[in-house]
Amino acid sequence: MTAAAAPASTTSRRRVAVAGATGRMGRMLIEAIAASDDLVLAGALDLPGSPGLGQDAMAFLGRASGVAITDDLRAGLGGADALIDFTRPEGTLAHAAVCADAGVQLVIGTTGFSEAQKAQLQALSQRVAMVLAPNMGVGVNVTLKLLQLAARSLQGWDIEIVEAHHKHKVDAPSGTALKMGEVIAEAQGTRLADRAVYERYGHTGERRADSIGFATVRGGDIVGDHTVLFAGTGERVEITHKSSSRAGYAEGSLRAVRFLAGRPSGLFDMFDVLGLQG
Ligand SMILES: NC(=O)C1=CN([C@@H]2O[C@H](COP(=O)(O)OP(=O)(O)OC[C@H]3O[C@@H](n4cnc5c(N)ncnc54)[C@H](OP(=O)(O)O)[C@@H]3O)[C@@H](O)[C@H]2O)C=CC1
Ligand SMILES: O=C(O)C1=N[C@H](C(=O)O)C[C@H](O)C1
Repeated sequence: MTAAAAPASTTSRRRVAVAGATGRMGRMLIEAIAASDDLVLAGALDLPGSPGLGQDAMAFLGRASGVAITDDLRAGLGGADALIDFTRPEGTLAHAAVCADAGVQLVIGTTGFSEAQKAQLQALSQRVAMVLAPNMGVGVNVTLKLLQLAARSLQGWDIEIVEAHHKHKVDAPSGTALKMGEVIAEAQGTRLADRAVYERYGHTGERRADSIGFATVRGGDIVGDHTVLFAGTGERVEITHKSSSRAGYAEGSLRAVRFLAGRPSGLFDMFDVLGLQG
């Protein structure tokens, strides 16, 4: 017989702050923290001018957390152990610099970073531990492993990545689509930068043999669909993942917060968190 695990006492819970607290993901994260036994909301951040400033961060759930949404970064970190950040690249970088000074760990879901911005995060991770992943969902990360296998076995096949998201998404292709391209290129001993084709229009000429093409769809409330097409001669393989809820992104983020406990520094991804490396 197994005994049910007792909920962690309030004092031993990991204290988590959320940036972008009124955003689509910010709210999912706050709801997931509220439902967890081992985490507690310690701070909630949003931009100056956000209509949510000053309100209780759980007001949208009809609950009182005692944590007011603030645009004061240091106050918003509220003695947190970790900050979960799903905002925009420039916001995440500003938050990460303060977190590195304050010793607050980071779970970063933001997408759309430039290579230079990724390098800045890498440098900050020498001072504080962080998980950075364009998709926190378990299913997507298992899909990445399937893509590794397919890419190794289907050398020479034409590869196209198609993604679809809601009309509010501001970056393209999605961070997940780019990660899929990177994983495939690496599995084939190449670099995505040497193979990616992001646009086609007009007289394009024939398809370049080793290219990895990207196509982007935006509309309505699509949460996130990704399909990778491996097109060979006389046959095709399609690997598809579809999200119908943001809850999986939030749950994965909380797993990342737990994974970071006790790690002083370093840059990790969801393969590390989920034990999928190798
Ligand atoms: N890794 C993953 O699993 C996932 C990643 N994402 C990524 O997370 C990010 C956020 O997505 P989503 O929640 O849908 O977006 P939203 O636009 O709904 O929310 C973004 C939040 O961040 C705030 N914000 C915007 N700019 C800044 C800034 N410069 N500094 C600080 N805060 C800022 C917004 O404030 P305001 O509303 O006042 O502008 C808002 O509260 C995107 O990059 C998206 O691609 C999304 C889902 C899953
Ligand atoms: O903006 C979104 O919504 C999403 N963004 C991430 C991405 O760019 O890959 C993850 C997910 O697809 C949802």
